[in-house]
Amino acid sequence: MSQQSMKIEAARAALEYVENGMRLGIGSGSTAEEFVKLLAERVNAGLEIIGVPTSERTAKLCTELGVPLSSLDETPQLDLTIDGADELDANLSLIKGGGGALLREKIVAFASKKMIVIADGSKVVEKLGAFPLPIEVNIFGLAATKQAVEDAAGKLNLTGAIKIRENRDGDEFKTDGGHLILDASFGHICDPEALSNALHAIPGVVEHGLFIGLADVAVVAQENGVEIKTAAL
Ligand SMILES: O=C[C@H](O)[C@H](O)[C@H](O)COP(=O)(O)O
Repeated sequence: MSQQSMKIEAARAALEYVENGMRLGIGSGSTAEEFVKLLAERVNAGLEIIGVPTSERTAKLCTELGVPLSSLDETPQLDLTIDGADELDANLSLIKGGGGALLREKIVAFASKKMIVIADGSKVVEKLGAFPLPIEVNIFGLAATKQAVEDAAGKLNLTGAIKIRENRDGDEFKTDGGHLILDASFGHICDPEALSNALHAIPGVVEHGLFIGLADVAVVAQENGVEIKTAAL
């Protein structure tokens, strides 16, 4: 099965968790987009949900396909969020933000009673960190913030390149919130919680892509079928 087919299978299996009348957080990225397409089919067949998108891109796709949307201001409490991930471990700790949507994704997941992660098997890791950790930062004081991130990580014995994310045309990548992203290639992160706390202590850091204690269930599509994971701890 291709990786694309696995994304579709994970999205299809996650759709089973969606019930009529739900207030639904809708994730971002290629796996979440497969979910949106399947969700739209169900909506057009009569399923009634209201969605809160986690990015402008997801909002556009939902609108094009007829998925009704609300905002988190109008609908501040959600029943379920379904979203992709760049990496997930056995505790269902995640790295997210490969597409730069981590801030809105985290706000939406936090506002939800439950979060389900959808992924193909390649996203499952023993230790987080092979995927560079996205860190969303304010433009003001960028060099100082980058230095502070390096110092904080160094105290946790995490070293490695920290790069300012660029678009394909070489310009700085800007998030939906108008911030920049630092991609930190720390390698294996032995203590994600300690790193999360250290990053949150830096004023220029808006948010980071470590999602700890947010995901309740992971729907992971493997070659031989879909596996439902719950946190090991
Ligand atoms: O910012 C992007 C999001 O966190 C995505 O959910 C994540 O990057 C996974 O995306 P994909 O399903 O395309 O691998």
